[in-house]
Amino acid sequence: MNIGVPKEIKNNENRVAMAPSGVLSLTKSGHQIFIETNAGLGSGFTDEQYEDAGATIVSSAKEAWGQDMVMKVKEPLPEEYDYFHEGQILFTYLHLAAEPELTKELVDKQVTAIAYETVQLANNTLPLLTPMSEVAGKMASQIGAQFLEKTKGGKGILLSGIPGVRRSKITIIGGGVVGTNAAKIAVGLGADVTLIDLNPERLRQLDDIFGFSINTMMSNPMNISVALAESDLVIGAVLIPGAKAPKLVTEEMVKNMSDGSVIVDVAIDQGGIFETSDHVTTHDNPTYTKHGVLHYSVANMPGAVPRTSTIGLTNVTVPYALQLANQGVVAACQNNEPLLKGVNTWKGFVTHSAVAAAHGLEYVDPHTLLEA
Ligand SMILES: NC(=O)C1=CN([C@@H]2O[C@H](COP(=O)(O)OP(=O)(O)OC[C@H]3O[C@@H](n4cnc5c(N)ncnc54)[C@H](O)[C@@H]3O)[C@@H](O)[C@H]2O)C=CC1
Ligand SMILES: CC(=O)C(=O)O
Repeated sequence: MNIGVPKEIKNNENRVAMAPSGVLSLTKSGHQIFIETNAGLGSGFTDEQYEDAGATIVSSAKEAWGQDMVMKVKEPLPEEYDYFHEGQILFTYLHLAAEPELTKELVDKQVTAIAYETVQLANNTLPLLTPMSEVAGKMASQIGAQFLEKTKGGKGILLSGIPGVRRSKITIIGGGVVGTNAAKIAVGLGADVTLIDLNPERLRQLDDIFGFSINTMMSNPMNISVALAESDLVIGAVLIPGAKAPKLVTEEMVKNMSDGSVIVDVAIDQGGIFETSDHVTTHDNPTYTKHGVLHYSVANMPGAVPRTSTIGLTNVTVPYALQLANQGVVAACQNNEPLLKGVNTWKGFVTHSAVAAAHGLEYVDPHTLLEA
């Protein structure tokens, strides 16, 4: 199969869909990889390194997009929609529940769009989201610490406190991959950490992992409200796979936080969990203030640490890319139910139930299309 890798064009998105190690794995299996020139530079990979691994360097995005399968990192932006065509396989993060126009384009142009973030194993974990959630979770606490500094607009406090001065309070809503990794860094930085989740079993696991170094709380409006009123930093880390994020934090709760507190809404890629995180921000201009509280809502946080992130992403996506390239999309999905769960649009239909529900569109079970 011919596979194209365009250069990412989102603000400060320095990742690329594939490190040279991934190119080598695919070319060794007989596939041809077309990398847009300089696509890897932001992650520290040169065109020469890709050529050494067997790739062909192409000079335009159009050539990279013109292949049987296109692998990317972020969802296509409107200036890329013209490259879509019937039967094209697009394998990337899509977050379609928060992207009505992109969903419509993919359906209308009959693209087979496979979203990394909804490939789901039988134990409900999301293997192609996990490494980027590990990165974003770890970054969330670092970023929170940074924006709590006075010169960055925060209230001017140190997460760990000092002898005689209290530690900062951090509340993390959602105790999955992002939440756990945010907690690891927050605990390491000496903060007083509370993790909130809806799943009692997950709260037990978190208690086993962290012992007495964190507090755990059941997710409900009362607990969230109480925890937020006392928090210096709140991290949004909830996910219902494929669906728009639930708005668990009301505007009133944010108003009750003290001035100079910080919100990092990692779940913004699925629409965000704060009523006040009503728009996505960029690495160039990452925060805005509402009710005296700094909001950070960058939807491509791992783009700031592209070397780590590109290698982490390649590690998990390439085995699936190999299956798609070796077997074709139908056989690969027949043989791999987790991959089928990643198929969000196919043959002009929305094939993920949560995406269809988010936009009020008809849902077609992808199993029925496998037979057709
Ligand atoms: N902004 C960015 O750059 C990035 C954003 N993300 C996003 O971060 C979000 C979280 O991802 P993961 O941690 O990997 O998901 P995950 O599936 O590992 O964890 C989600 C957690 O939310 C919990 N949850 C569900 N409903 C809840 C509720 N009502 N109250 C409290 N907890 C609830 C679940 O029990 C689960 O523990 C996703 O939207 C993901 O796409 C991930 C990486 C980068
Ligand atoms: C998960 C995601 O959207 C990202 O890594 O940018």
